[in-house]
Amino acid sequence: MNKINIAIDGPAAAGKSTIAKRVAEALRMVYVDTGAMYRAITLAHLNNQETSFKELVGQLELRLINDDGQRVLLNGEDITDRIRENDITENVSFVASQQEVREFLVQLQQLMTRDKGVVMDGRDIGTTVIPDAELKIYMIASVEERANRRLLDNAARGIVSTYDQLVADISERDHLDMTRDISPLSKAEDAIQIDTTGLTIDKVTERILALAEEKLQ
Ligand SMILES: Nc1ncnc2c1ncn2[C@@H]1O[C@H](COP(=O)(O)OP(=O)(O)OP(=O)(O)O)[C@@H](O)[C@H]1O
Ligand SMILES: Nc1ccn([C@@H]2O[C@H](COP(=O)(O)O)[C@@H](O)[C@H]2O)c(=O)n1
Repeated sequence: MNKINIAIDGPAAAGKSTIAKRVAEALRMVYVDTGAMYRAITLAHLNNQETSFKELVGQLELRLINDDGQRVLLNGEDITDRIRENDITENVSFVASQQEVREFLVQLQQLMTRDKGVVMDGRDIGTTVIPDAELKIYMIASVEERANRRLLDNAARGIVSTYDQLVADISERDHLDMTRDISPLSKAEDAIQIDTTGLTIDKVTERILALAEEKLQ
C-alpha cells in the first residue's frame, strides 16, 4: 500500500485538527497540528519578549507527542492546554508572521513529513510545507458556524468568550493569516475544498477517508 502525506489547511475553527486526528487514527498515520507549534513559540515569545525571534527559535526545544491527539512539550514542559488560552490566540498571528519563526517551523515540519504517512493541518501545508502531498484538503466553514464551535470549545476548556467576540476575533485572525507577506493562508491549486458548515464530524471524516483511499490504492 502507498504511503502518502495528507495536508489539511483552512481558517480558524474550520474543524481541521478534529478531522485530521480522526483521519490519522483511521489510516494509522501520524497526526501533526502545526498550529500548536506556532502557539508554542508564541508562549515562548511572551515569556521572553526581549529575546529576538532568531535567538528564541535557536534556544528552545519543541517536542510533539502523539498520545490521544497531540501533546506539546516546550523545553520539557507540557504546554498542551496553556497554548489554547486567549493571550496566545491574541498574539499567535503576529508571531507566525515572523520570517525566522516560519523558517524554523517549516524546516521542522518538512523533516516530520519526509518519510510520508503524516496527516498535517495548518495554514500553509499544501502550499509551502508539503506542496507534493498526495492529498490536499482546504477546509472552510461559515464564520458564524466557526464562532459557535469555538464557543463550545472554550466553554469546555473553561476559557471565557462570547459569540460576538469570537466572530470578531476569528474574522480578524483569518484576515491576518490571509494577508501576511510570508506563506499567507490560501487554498493550494490542487487542494479539494470542503465546506463543513452543517456537516457532522463523522460526515467530513468519511469524505476525507474516501478521498485518501483513492490515493492509497
Ligand atoms: N464538522 C463539524 N461539525 C461540528 N463541530 C465541529 C466540526 N468539526 C469540528 N468541530 C468542532 O469545532 C471545534 C473546532 O474544531 P478544530 O479545533 O478541529 O478546528 P481547527 O480548524 O483545527 O481550528 P484552529 O485552526 O483554530 O486550531 C472543535 O470543538 C470541534 O469539535
Ligand atoms: N501552518 C500554520 C499553522 C498555524 N499558523 C498560525 O498559527 C495560528 C494558530 O493556529 P491554530 O491552527 O491553532 O488556530 C494561526 O492563526 C496562524 O496564524 C500558521 O501561520 N501556519
